[in-house]
Formats: sequence, C-alpha cells, structure tokens
Amino acid sequence: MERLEGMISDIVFKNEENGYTIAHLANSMDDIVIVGCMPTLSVGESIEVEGKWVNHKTYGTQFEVSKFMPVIPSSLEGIYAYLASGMIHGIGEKMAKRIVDKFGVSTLDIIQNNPERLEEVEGIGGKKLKQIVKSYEENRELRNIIIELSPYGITPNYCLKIYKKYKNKSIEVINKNPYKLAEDIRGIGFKIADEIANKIGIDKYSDDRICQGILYALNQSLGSGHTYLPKSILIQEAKKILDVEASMIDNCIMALAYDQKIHLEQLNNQQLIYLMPYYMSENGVCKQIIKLSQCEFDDLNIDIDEEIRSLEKEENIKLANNQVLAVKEAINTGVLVITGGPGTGKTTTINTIIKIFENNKKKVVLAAPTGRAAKRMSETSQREAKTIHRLLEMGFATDSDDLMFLKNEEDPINADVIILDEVSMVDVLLMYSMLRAIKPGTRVILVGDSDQLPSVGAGNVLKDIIESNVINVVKLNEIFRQAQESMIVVNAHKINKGEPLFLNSKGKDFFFIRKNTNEEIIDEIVEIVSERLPKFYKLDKLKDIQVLASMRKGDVGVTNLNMALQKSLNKPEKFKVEENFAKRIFRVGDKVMQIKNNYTKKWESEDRKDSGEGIYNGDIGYIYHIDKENKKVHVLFDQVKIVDYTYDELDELDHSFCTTIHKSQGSEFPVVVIPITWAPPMLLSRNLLYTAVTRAKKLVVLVGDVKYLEYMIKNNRTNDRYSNLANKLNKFKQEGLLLK
Ligand SMILES: Nc1ncnc2c1ncn2[C@@H]1O[C@H](COP(=O)(O)OP(=O)(O)OP(=O)(O)O)[C@@H](O)[C@H]1O
Repeated sequence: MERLEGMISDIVFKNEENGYTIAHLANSMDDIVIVGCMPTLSVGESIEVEGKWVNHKTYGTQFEVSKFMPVIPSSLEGIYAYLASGMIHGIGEKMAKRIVDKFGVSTLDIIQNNPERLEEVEGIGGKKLKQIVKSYEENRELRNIIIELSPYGITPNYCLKIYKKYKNKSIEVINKNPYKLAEDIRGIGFKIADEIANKIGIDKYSDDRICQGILYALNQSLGSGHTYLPKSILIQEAKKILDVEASMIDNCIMALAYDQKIHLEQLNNQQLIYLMPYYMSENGVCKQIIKLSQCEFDDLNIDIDEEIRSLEKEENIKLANNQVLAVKEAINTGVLVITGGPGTGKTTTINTIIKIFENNKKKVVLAAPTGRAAKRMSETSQREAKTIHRLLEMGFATDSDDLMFLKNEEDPINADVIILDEVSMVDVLLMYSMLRAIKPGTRVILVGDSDQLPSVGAGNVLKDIIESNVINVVKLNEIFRQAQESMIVVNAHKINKGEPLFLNSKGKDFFFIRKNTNEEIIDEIVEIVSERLPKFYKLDKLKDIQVLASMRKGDVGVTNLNMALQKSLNKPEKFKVEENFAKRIFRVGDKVMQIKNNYTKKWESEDRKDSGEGIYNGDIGYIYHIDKENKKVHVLFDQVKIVDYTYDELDELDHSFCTTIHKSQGSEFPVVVIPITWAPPMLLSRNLLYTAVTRAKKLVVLVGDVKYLEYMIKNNRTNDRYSNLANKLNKFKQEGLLLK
C-alpha cells in the first residue's frame, strides 16, 4: 500500500451513482492520474490517498485508490479552492474570496468553531450563515462516513442513506451494531452488515449475529411469498447463511420469540415460525373476515329479482345465472368473493351491484391495490375508485417517521358496501390493514382472478380465502359472446385449462412469431415495436406497446431488452440530455417505471397549480428533463404529474420499455409483446403466461420458440407458498372463536 498527497487539479470523469472517479492529483513533483471511489472529490481539494500503482492497457500508469482522506487545506490557495468548489451550499467563488480575504488561514477554524463570526463578511446574514454551517457540517460528516465505509464496498449512495438515517451518530451506530443497517437501510442486507461486522471484529458465534441471520432468513423467505417457515427449513436456511451449529440457531430462535420479534405456532407436529407482523396479520385477517361475514347488517328490503330485471332492461342485457347469484349474494351476505377469468362478466356484475345499492341509498366505496388498477376501476364503473392506501389514509405516526394507516378499527371507513378489485394482488399485511378498517355491518365484496400471479408481498390471500370454503364465493365461468370474439380472452382460458392455443388466426388479435435464437428474438422484438406494429396498427411506440419478460437477467431479460429497445426507441441525440449511472444511461424521453411505493414523493403539475403526494410501484412515466447542475431527473407521470428525483433516489426508477410480468400485474396495455424462450422452470409457468396475456386489451404478440410456449401451458407447478390462512380460517370458524 502506498500513500500520496496532493491537490486535485482536474476531474476527468465521475459516475454520480457509484462515485467512481478519475482525477488528476498534482503534487510538487508530478501530475498523477488517480482512479477509484471518491465521490466527494472536487477540484482544488487537498487529499491524501492510499492504494497501488496499476498499468492500464490504454491509459498507462495510474494510481488505484482504495482509501482517500481529505487533508484540511492549510494554504490560502487551498482554503480558497476548497470553499470555491461548490461543495458548500451558499458559498460560490466570490463569497469564498471575501471569506478568505477576511479570515486568511484561520478560515476553516472559524467556520468550524466560531461560525457566527462569518456574519462579519459582507453578504452573510443569519439565514445564509445557518445554511453555510449546516452544509459544512453535513459535508464533513458525510465524508467521514464515506471514508469509513467505502472499504466495505458500501457505495456513496448508501452512505448518504445511512447519514440521512443516523446523522452524526452514523459511525457510532455501525461500530456498536452493524446489523442495524440491515434492519434500517433499504438495500443493505445481512450480508453487507455481516461483512462490516466481520471487519470490526464481531464474534461469528455472537447471539446478535445469529439472531440477525435468522431474521434475515425469514425476511428473505417473504420474497418468495411465504408468511412463515417451518422450523426445520428455517434452521436449514439460517445454517447456510451463518455457518454455525443448528443448536445455536435453535437457542436464538427461542430468544427472538421471547423478545416477540418472531412467533412460534404449532401445526400438527410441525412448528411454524413467523415474523411478528405476519403472524398478527394472518390471525387478524381470519378474525376480521369471519366477524364481518357473521355480523348483522341493514336489510335492503327489496325484491331483488325485480331490481335485477329493471337494471337488465335499462342496460339491455340478460345476466347469466352465476351473475344473478353473485348479485344476490352481494346483497344477502356480509363478505363475498366474486372470481373469474377475463371476459366472464366481473365488471358487469360489479356495476349491477353498485347500482342496486346506490338506488337504495347505500354508500358504496370502491378500491384497488394499485394506482393503475384503481384508475381502471374508475373508468369501468364511472365512479371514484381509490387505491387501498389512499382509502386507508396513509399518514405518519406522531412520534416517528413511520408510515401508518389513519383508518383502523377506531376510525373505520365510512361505507355501507366496500368493493375491492384485483384482490389477487393484495398481500396478507395489506389485507389485514384493510379489513381492520371496516366496521361491522359494512358489506365487503372481494373481486379478483385467482389464476393470476399471487401478490408480490407474502401470502396467498385470495386463493386461501376461496379454498377455505368459509366465505361465500361465486365463480363466474361463462365467457360472453363479445369476449369470445377475442382470441386474447379465448386463449387466456385455454392457457388456464392447459390446452393448445389458437395462434395467428387471420384478422385476430393473438400472434406468434417463430424465432429460434435469443439474438433473433431480441432483434425481432425491437423491430416490431419500433416499426411494424406502430405502422400497421397506428400505435404510439412508447405508450401503446408494452414488452413484458419473465426474467430480469439473462439474454432476453428485462435489463437487456431495455438496453436494446432504448437504442431504437429513444436514440441519443445532441439535444437530449443524458446521464450515466453505473450500467444505466438515463436519457430525456426514456420510458421509466417507479419500482417501489413512495407514499410521500411530491408531484406538481407543470403550471404548479396542482400538486400532491405519492408515486407507486408500477407507475410508468417519461423522463422530461435532466438537470445536471442540481443533479435531478424530472419525470412526467400520467401526463400531468412532474416528479423530481435527486440522483441518489434513482434506485427507485428503472427503464420500462420492457418490464417484468410480475410488475405488470393490475395494469392493462393496448398491445403486449412477450418473448418466449428458455428460463428456469419456475418462470416458465402457466400462471405467468396467463398474467402476461391478460394484460393486453387489443393485441398479443409472442416472439420465440413454440416449444417453450407449450412447456409454459403445461407447467402448472405453482410456486407453493407457506401460508396458513386457509387452514386457520377453518379452525377459527369451527372453534367459533370470533363469536365471543
Ligand atoms: N350477461 C351478459 N350477457 C352478454 N354479454 C355480457 C354479459 N355480461 C358481460 N357481458 C359482456 O362480456 C364482455 C366481458 O364482460 P366484463 O367486462 O364484465 O368481464 P370481466 O370479467 O370484467 O372482463 P375483464 O376481466 O376482461 O375486464 C363485455 O363485453 C360485456 O359487455
């Protein structure tokens, strides 16, 4: 390891996302090219670097930096260069000169120890002084954190997140218990925390480590949709992560249960282990749903048959038997599930139910799990439909930054009837939050297609409720004539039954283009999306066509397809600003997707007259402007909402020329294009294909190898999830637990 010291004379390149920087370091002897992760570097800064000399094929000898430390500048020039570098908000070049002229070599000492004296400088008043002091402090602390943590492979973006969470306590928190990072900072998992712990010297066999490893294993299993793990599986998983004896893990499981971080439940001769919120939610869903289904509610006192007849006349339609049954059950029961595939008349049934209740002066409230699904429900019902999060009034807890729902059993939703659509997407946590905010006597109608992919979050709520046989379920199974015209609908049902599809019928809406290699598939998709489909069907290339892939990685995964599609659909142009972020280029005009719920993200209309909060997982927008000076990307959602992302928030955005099928749940697009090629069997499944195909309203184009299509249709191996909801619903009902 060698050390060098000098002043930064030039910055050749800086990647804003991961902090990788190439710069020139000048010292009395030489001008050296240094490379490495040095995100806070600025021209004129004096630094000391640690690292080694390397020989780059093209650029020759360079110094590869593993650690860098700012040297507090002592010369007047150094101090001036540091202050004038723009690192400190409120100080530009002119102000830097005035400050240095006034305080000379004591400048930095004054900013740090007697900052009020800055007011002696012309142009610095109370407000500016506060701004300078705050920025100087933050800068210093953030630097310290970056210097401490970059050797552990933590990128500057994460350092910033850590700093935002713990402020000046950051280093102290990490040194005391690095596993806290895994609990508190999204994106830092057990593995990174464990690496830091290892370097700090925390004992491999310490209880803290083992407990965190167990929680990590349980958290990981949520990603596969499990609400609990059987103890034997949990021990197996934790052993792989921790590399310690099973008995030690067993002891720590007991300690975690004692601390109420996890819950142990006996089922037959198995022990089930839940993270606490999941146990509470699973039990809560059972209790609430049985309670709501059993309590008294206002009788409508109407002749249902007569009401139905009159609505049928009004709409010029004859409801099928099961639709009539669904309407009657909706009126006569507390909780009802209406399920069915595409074109089976769910929407028509819901609209009839809404009208009957409204004609009888009942307040009907509509909601769906995502913004796009709620928008669609509004369109088809011609009434307001909210996202579940909005209906439950997302807010902040008074004594913390934690988000919570303001609607709950103490302040329930004011409604006589609540209809939830797309329930297959609702996980066990959200279902519990929803149900506990419904007052006894409100009728609840859950609508969804249980053959769609299950929720992204844990649980199998809709399927479990249906399978429990505890709640009334009406299954709509007739495909209506109008829907039969559509091969999308007909084929969707065929997929579900495992039957071969009708492909390439003339004048229809379902096509298969045969391509053998992955390269050919990508080329074909790029070509049809950018040329043939828009020309032939008069479509907007970006807005009307959505490419959906089953995998993120791989040749024909979302990442590669996005790169290929970007090259053709949004080429680089002189007038289009772009910015490099690790392996991604964000360019003005790019189609992007928000990939996590951000309930507090602010948006404004262009004329700033309208504003609001909340951008949700799956929302699609377009890059509208990139402001390099202020390091912000502006994205336009829903044609009116402009949202600013600082560079360190860009991990919430992904390109969306192509998205995963999972992310497309609850959304619909005029045209859907789907690559059909090899993937792990779990992703070559019937319900994945079914979900992708049912996203399309006008046209489906499959591109690839027909043998994988056949495999998908046959592969009915649904990804089994550990969920005890169906069983528990039965048990609770039998025990009459809730009637007390
Ligand atoms: N009883 C009926 N008689 C004739 N046509 C019907 C009947 N019910 C629904 N339809 C028609 O069938 C088509 C599909 O119905 P609807 O949109 O209600 O189904 P859906 O299950 O909501 O479908 P999707 O899930 O695809 O939105 C529509 O064109 C609708 O007008």
